[in-house]
Amino acid sequence: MLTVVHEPVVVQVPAKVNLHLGVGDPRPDGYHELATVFQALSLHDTVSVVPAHGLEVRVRGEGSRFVPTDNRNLAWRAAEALAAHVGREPKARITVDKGIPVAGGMAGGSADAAGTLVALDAMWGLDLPRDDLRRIAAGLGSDVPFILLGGTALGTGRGEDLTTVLTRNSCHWVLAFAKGGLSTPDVFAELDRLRAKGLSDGPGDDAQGRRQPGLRRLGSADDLLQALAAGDASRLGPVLGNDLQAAALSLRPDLRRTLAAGERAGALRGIVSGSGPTCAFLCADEDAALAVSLELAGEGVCRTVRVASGPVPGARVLGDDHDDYDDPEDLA
Ligand SMILES: C[C@@](CO)(OP(=O)(O)O)[C@H](O)COP(=O)(O)OP(=O)(O)OC[C@H]1O[C@@H](n2ccc(N)nc2=O)[C@H](O)[C@@H]1O
Ligand SMILES: Nc1ncnc2c1ncn2[C@@H]1O[C@H](COP(=O)(O)OP(=O)(O)O)[C@@H](O)[C@H]1O
Repeated sequence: MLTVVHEPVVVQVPAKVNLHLGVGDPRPDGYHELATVFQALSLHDTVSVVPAHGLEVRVRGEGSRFVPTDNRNLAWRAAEALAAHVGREPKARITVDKGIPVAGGMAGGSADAAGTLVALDAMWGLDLPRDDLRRIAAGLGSDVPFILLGGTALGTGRGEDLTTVLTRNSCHWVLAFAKGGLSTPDVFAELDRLRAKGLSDGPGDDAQGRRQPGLRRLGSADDLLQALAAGDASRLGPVLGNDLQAAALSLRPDLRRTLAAGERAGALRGIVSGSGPTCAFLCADEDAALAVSLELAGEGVCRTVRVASGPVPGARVLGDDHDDYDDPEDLA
């Protein structure tokens, strides 16, 4: 009997951090209008696909025990959405190797969805226009289109309408992974709750009733865009901003200690990444990032510390493996 060995198509997908995350009021559809500047970072998941008789998802690595492997997994949903788009059965074995923290505000699930779209597009020989992939991506989650695109981009709508932003020089980051995660809908709901208490333009109370600053809404991203164009990290630090940070800190007050420790260790600025609880620290250069990471790791204020830089490309096939195997009739 002939045994066909299939080389996997392997796609590398980046995490993201929001350099600016302005959150508007909730819309009738439950989403919030955003004005955000995403940056793709050199912290990756990889998504590998091979043909199979049905659909199967395996997850390994960072936080994998918290990730479902059934139709709740965004990679699974991406496979079904792509297959439906082209009118075929979603038959593939998808293996996700996680480096991006789960429920960490770094778009790990979105990365796996974007990676699956690119991997299956290659494996099934579809060669779909990028615009088709982008529309399918937007149906899977607000962050998925950005992970396809990568680089640095301004996102509006619920984050899916993207314009590439020109940047000079790399940004050097230290990432502090937290114990546990935060649910994105819970963080948006907490922001609505804090704002509904009439505290939208001044100091507010956190979940325990303690006074806290930071509910003032972010202004435009113009200063940030100028600092990115100038490529000057010291100008960038002061203009980083995240409207969700007050809500994340309200749900996880312990993150204040993490943010303070990173800045004490020499970071130009620490912010909560997206909906958190990962904290991202902008550093002056690669050496500074290494020094901050070593000091932060010794402070006991987070689970794990990583160094990363950005911007990096979006989801992309590694090598030319997808050209190496036949589309097997026996699995059609
Ligand atoms: C907050 C951000 C910032 O980039 O990412 P994370 O930090 O969680 O990774 C994103 O807006 C998250 O994007 P994503 O994780 O794709 O969220 P989705 O699946 O589209 O939505 C999950 C839920 O988040 C809330 N949501 C999301 C996006 C948005 N613009 N408004 C919202 O209110 C809604 O409650 C929605 O039901
Ligand atoms: N492939 C996946 N990787 C991680 N989480 C996933 C995945 N698919 C579904 N999820 C679910 O999505 C939730 C949010 O995960 P993630 O995308 O990592 O976080 P965030 O939205 O904070 O960036 C997780 O708690 C998990 O249950």
